[in-house]
Amino acid sequence: MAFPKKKLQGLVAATITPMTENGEINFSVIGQYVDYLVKEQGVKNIFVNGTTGEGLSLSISERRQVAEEWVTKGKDKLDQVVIHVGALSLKESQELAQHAAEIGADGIAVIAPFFLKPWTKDILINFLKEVAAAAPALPFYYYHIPALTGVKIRAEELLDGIQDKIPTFQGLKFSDTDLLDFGQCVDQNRQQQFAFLFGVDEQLLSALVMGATGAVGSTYNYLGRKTNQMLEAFERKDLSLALNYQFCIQRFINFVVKLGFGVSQTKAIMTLVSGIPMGPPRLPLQKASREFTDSAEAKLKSLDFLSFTDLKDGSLEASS
Ligand SMILES: CC(=O)N[C@H](C=O)[C@@H](O)[C@H](O)[C@H](O)CO
Ligand SMILES: CC(=O)C(=O)O
Repeated sequence: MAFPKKKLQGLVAATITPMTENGEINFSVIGQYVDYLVKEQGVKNIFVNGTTGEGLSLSISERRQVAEEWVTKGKDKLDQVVIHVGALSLKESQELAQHAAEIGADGIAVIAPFFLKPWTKDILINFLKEVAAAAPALPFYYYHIPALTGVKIRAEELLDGIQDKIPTFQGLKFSDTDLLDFGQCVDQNRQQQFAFLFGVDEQLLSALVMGATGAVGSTYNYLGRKTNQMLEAFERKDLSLALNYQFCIQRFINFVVKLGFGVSQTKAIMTLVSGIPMGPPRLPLQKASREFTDSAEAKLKSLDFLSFTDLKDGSLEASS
């Protein structure tokens, strides 16, 4: 199927859903958040209501409102707004898909249903197909995140012949560390114009080598500029500089992973770096501790991630 839209590429920030201290969605900062991503991070694509956005912890009505607010505030500023519409209920997923089309989103993404699970590739395809059909004019992306869904059907198998079943299929968001599976997705679909979006930020460079055409992730909210520098170095075939950037990003992610890193901590870091209040997460998540935020801040400072000036090669080598 031919779409008027150009292919989704480059960095895509998985948006946080800002909340007030009372746990309500704080719509009032979304306009500011869009400007921050574009101007301070050089990130012009977003992925809304996914893992980072606590999409599965929001009500259907909240998901609709959040999607609408991002599309409205992103108009003429963002390149593409992809809405995650996955849900356990096929009906809800279809409702969200149709809504995404109505509000003018640029694409929809769906995870595998993760309570009553599809056990075979064909069953999963049938589920995805029913959702995609509710938005027949929107590019469709499969969001592969086996560690969270528990659905371990390999992406490479899923992609085999997928466009025959789902004509709007346009790409894959691959949030797993299995680079054999990812590489084979790329290798076996070379003749297609699919977007191969990698979702493990600390390993993006390896995925670029395997043919990733872009990346969706939580850290692009605040490390977008650094990661863009890595992408540029990779484009110029300056692999050693690209690796310096990746290692620098890894030093930060490795540090926070050891402290315990997830959506709550992403909210705290983004608040710190952007100055925009992201608020606490919603239960079952717990707010990041003060100790976490203080340690993360010290690490960001030591890596020079809190200023927007470029790291000199020397300081890249020196920081640890
Ligand atoms: C599980 C999860 O949230 N993965 C995110 C996107 O898929 C990533 O952006 C990670 O947050 C990031 O790679 C840090 O581990
Ligand atoms: C990281 C990502 O893609 C998500 O939050 O869904």
